[in-house]
Amino acid sequence: MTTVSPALLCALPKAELHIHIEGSLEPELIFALAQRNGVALPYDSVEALRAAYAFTDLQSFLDIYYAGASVLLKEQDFFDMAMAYFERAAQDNVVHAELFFDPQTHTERGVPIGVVIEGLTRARREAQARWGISSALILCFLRHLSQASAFETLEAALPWRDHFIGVGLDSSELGHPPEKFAEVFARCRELGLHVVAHAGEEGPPAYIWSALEVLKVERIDHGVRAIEDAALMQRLAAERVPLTVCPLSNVKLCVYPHMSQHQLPALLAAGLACTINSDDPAYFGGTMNANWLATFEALPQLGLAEARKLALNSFEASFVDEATKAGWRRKLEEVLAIGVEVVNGTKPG
Ligand SMILES: Nc1ncnc2[nH]cnc12
Ligand SMILES: [Zn+2]
Repeated sequence: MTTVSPALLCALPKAELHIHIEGSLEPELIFALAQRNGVALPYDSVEALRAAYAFTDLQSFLDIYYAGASVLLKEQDFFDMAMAYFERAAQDNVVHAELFFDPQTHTERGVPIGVVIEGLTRARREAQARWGISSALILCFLRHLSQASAFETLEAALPWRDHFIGVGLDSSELGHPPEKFAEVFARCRELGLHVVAHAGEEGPPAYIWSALEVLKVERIDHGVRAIEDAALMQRLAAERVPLTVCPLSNVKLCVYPHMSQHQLPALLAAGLACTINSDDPAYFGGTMNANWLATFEALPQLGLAEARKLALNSFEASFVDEATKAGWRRKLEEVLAIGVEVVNGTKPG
């Protein structure tokens, strides 16, 4: 049992830095969009689709994730998908979200990249106006495709350069090490884009090293296999390289057999700047707060100090200005102060 009240965990302001927007597509919305767009699905009901969400590894998930994304065709589809995400994120007290999107998943099906970016951008603006949630886009290259395809995607996206703040690297990790994308990441850095990459989810610590040294990433997405390499742990801690950890994802994709075996407490104790994120919430059993609750529930080593640290790390690791971060920190301390008084019985709940 967690020592921190679930209500307090849910109330904490937090930033979400690892969410694939295509992974927020709930089965109900997949079916609604399939019908709206006349797309045939290989499942005859929402229940049948949900029943297929029994993954054995990353690839078994990706096959279904790309099938789900095939219903996205129009600007309105991307808008609707992102609005559904933002509404749930706002309920979870996410104050800021940096969204990954996978243009190649859509351009390969003939959807123009502008349709993708403009739908997501309209949703970002509407979410800011409606729920006060700030956000940014990070364009991800699919690592199972070639570096030439990544370059083409970058070129195609450049007319919308001011709509995204950075690039990332996702999809099938094993056999596709970061160094495969050395030149395109160098070009992105020259363009002033932030750079992040998935590494050490299924792949070995060597992939985290090359993400740092070859791609020169500012954050590592997942990174949990760093625990296997003491020198790497020291480097990540000394440089405060953030890890965007996704606990429910790691359990669903069998990186850990059970949440109680998750290495987040050890990573935090070693001084790594870990954050909690949902990855693909529609597929892995929940949004930000579901991740926070499941993690604290299964890992009694995590208490109030770690909750505060995880929220602070999410602010520190985000790509926003210092004044905005300071505002979020003040808000966090206010919520913590009220929450602790409620738990101690000095304030009515
Ligand atoms: N967890 C994950 N790892 C790699 N690529 C992804 N694309 C969507 N989710 C992903
Ligand atoms: Zn991911």
